[in-house]
Amino acid sequence: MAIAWSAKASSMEALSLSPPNPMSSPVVLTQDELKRIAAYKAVEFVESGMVLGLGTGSTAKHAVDRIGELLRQGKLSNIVGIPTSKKTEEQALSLGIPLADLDSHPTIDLAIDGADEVDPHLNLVKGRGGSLLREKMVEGACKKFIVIVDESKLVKYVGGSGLAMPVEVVPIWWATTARKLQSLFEDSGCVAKLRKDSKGEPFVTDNGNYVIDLYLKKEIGDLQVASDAMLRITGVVEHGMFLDMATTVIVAGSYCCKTGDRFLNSLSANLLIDDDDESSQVLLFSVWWWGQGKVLVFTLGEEETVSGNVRIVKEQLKYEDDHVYQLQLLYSDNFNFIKSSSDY
Ligand SMILES: O=C[C@H](O)[C@H](O)[C@H](O)COP(=O)(O)O
Repeated sequence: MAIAWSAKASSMEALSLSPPNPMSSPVVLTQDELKRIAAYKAVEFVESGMVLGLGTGSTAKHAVDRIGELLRQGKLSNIVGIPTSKKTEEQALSLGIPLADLDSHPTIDLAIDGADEVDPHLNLVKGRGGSLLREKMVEGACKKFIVIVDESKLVKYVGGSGLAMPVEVVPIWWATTARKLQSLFEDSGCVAKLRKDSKGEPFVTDNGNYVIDLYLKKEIGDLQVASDAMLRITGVVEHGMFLDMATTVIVAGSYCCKTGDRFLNSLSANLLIDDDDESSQVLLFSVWWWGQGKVLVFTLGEEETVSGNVRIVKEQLKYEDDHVYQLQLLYSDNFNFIKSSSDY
C-alpha cells in the first residue's frame, strides 16, 4: 500500500510530521513509512522519567528505535523499558535503553505497541507476531496504552480482516484445545489452525507455548462473552483480543473517514491554507480525532477539499507558521466530508 503525499523533501521529513509543501511534487509513502509516522507521533507522548511498555512488531520497532534515538540525543532521560518480547528486549538492549521487568515495576506509565486489527470501539486483535501474552500483561498494567497502526489495520469488527485471531495454548494436547476453540465459534464459521514456523514445525512463543490461529467468517457477538469462554477452556493461556485496553490509537493513512465515524465527536486538523483563497483547497496532512476520551491520528496525503457538514471554527484558528493553521473542525451528522483523491 502506498499513498501520495505532497511533500517537498524526502519522506524522512514527512515522518517528522513537518508540514508538506503544497507546491512541490508528490512523494509516495510506503506502508512501513506510515507505520513509522504513527510510531514517531506516539513517542511524542513519552516523557523523561517514565516507565515504558515496549511493544513488539514491525510498527512498534520504529517506536523503540525512536526512543533509543532520543535517549542517545539526550532529549529523553531516566527511561525504563519493559519489553513485551525477547525480540524487543534484544532491540532495546542494542539501543542502550535501560530495561526492567513487570515484577520490579508493576505500574507502567505508558505502553506503545502495534496491533493486527483495530475495530471502531478501539478493541484490538494482537499476537500475529506471537507476543500476545507478554503484551497483554504489560499493556494491562499501564496507565496509558497507545496503539500505532497504519490504516490497513482498521476493521469493522474483531476478526473482520479474515486473518488470524491468535490464541496462545499450552503445547500438551493442543489439538483438543484447538477443537474446543473452533467449536466455540462454530456459528461464525471458525477454522482453528496450529501456527507453524518456517520449517513447518509448531511455532513456539517466548513462553514455550503454541499458538492456535482462529479464522472467522462472521462476527463472534459479544466480545467479552467470547473472551470469557475462551479463557475457560483448559489449555488456553491467553487470547489476542485486547478489549477496552487502548487509550489512544494513532492511525497513519491516506484517508480519514474510513471507519472512524462511530466514535468521533470532534476533529482537530492541521491544515495548509492558501492565504489568498482560504475557502478553497487545503492540504490536510494530519488529523487528530477525539471520541470518548480517545484520540485517533490520521495522516493524509494529497490535496483534500473540506466540504459538507463541517464547521470550521474560525476563532480557534491558530497561526503556526507561514501557511499552517491549527483548526478545529466540528463533526456533525455526515462524516464523509473529506474526499479522497480517488473521489476526484
Ligand atoms: O505479536 C505481535 C504483536 O501483537 C504486534 O504488535 C502485532 O502483530 C502487529 O505487528 P505489526 O506492527 O508488525 O503489524
